[in-house]
Amino acid sequence: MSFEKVAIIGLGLIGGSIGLAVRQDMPGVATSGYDADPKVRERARERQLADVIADNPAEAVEGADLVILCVPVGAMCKAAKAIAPGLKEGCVISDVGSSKRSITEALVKALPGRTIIPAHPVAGTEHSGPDAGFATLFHQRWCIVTPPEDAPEDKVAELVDFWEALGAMVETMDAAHHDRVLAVTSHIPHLIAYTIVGTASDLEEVTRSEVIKYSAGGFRDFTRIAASDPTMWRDVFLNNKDAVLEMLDVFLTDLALMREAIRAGDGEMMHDTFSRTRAIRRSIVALGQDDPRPDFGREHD
Ligand SMILES: NC(=O)c1ccc[n+]([C@@H]2O[C@H](COP(=O)([O-])OP(=O)(O)OC[C@H]3O[C@@H](n4cnc5c(N)ncnc54)[C@H](O)[C@@H]3O)[C@@H](O)[C@H]2O)c1
Ligand SMILES: O=C(O)C(=O)C[C@]1(C(=O)O)C=C[C@@H](O)C=C1
Repeated sequence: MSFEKVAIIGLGLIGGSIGLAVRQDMPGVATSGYDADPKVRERARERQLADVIADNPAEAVEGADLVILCVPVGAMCKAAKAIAPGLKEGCVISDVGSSKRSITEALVKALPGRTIIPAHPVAGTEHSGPDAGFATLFHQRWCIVTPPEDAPEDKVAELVDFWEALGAMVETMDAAHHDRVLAVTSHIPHLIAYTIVGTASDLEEVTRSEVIKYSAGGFRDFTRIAASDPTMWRDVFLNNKDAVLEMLDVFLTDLALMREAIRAGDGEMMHDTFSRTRAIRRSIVALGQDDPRPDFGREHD
C-alpha cells in the first residue's frame, strides 16, 4: 500500500467514513479534507473526520497521492475542476459516486491527462452529512472499481489495496456494466421505496397518521430507504438514466404479470415467484452478505 496522503473532497456520510476508517485501519496514512459547506467543515473539524480540514479545495489536495471525490454525482465535475490547481503530479483521482459512466466521462473531461480510477463502495445508510459517518461502514461490503481501459495497472492495484485495507471486498468491472447491475440492485429499489411511501401518504383514505401508526412491518423497511438524501438520489437518476429506464421496463413488465396473476386468481404463479425470491434471500444470508448489523439503519429511529 503506497498512498501516503489521501485527500477527501466532500465530508458527508461517505467522505467522513473514509476519513475515520483511514485513521483507524491505516495508521501512518495522512488525510486532508474539504467540503463546500462551511458548516460541514466546522463539524468535520470537531469530529476530526480528517487530520486537516482545508478551507479551499486546491489546498486540500496538495501533496495527496490519492484524491477521493465524495460529493453528489451531479457535483463531481465542479469538484474536479476546483481541485485541479492543487493536484500533485502522478496522483490518482477517484470517487465514490453511485453511478459510474457519466462520472467517468465528466472526470476525464475536467482533468485531462490525469490518472482517473472511479470506484463505488456499495455501502451506505439513509443518513447523510458530517455526523453520519463511521469507521466500520466498509467492513465486509463490496467496493466496485471501474478502471478506464487506459488506467495504469499498478495504480488500479493500489486503489484495490486501499479499499481492502478499509475492510471492503473489491471487484473490478467496466462502468457501463456497473451501471446496469446497480440500476437493478440499488437504484430501482430506491425508486420503488420513494414511490410506495409517496403513494401511501397520498392516498386519501389512508391518513398520514395511519401510515405512521401501522408502519411496523414491511412498510417500515421501505420508509428507511425512502428517507435517503434527496439530492444524492436525484443525481443518481439523472445520471444513470439509460440503465435505470432499461431495467425499469423489465420491472414494470414483471409487475404487470403479477397484477394479471392477482386478477386471474393465479395462486400458482404467485407461489412460484415468492418461493424463488425467498430462495434468493436465503442464499444471500448463507453467503454472509446480508448486513452483519441486525438493527442497521434503525439505530437512529
Ligand atoms: N449514501 C449512501 O448510501 C452512498 C453509498 C455509496 C456511495 N454514495 C455516493 O457517495 C457520494 C456522497 O454521498 P454521501 O451519502 O456521503 O452524501 P452527503 O450528503 O452525506 O455528503 C456530500 C457532501 O458533499 C458536499 N459537497 C457538495 N458539493 C460539493 C463540492 N462541489 N465540493 C465540495 N463538497 C461538496 C456537501 O456539502 C456534503 O457535505 C455520492 O456521490 C453518492 O452517490 C452514497
Ligand atoms: O443501506 C442503504 O441504506 C443503502 O441504500 C446503501 C446503498 C444501496 O443501495 O445498497 C445505497 C446507495 C449506494 O450507492 C450504495 C449503497
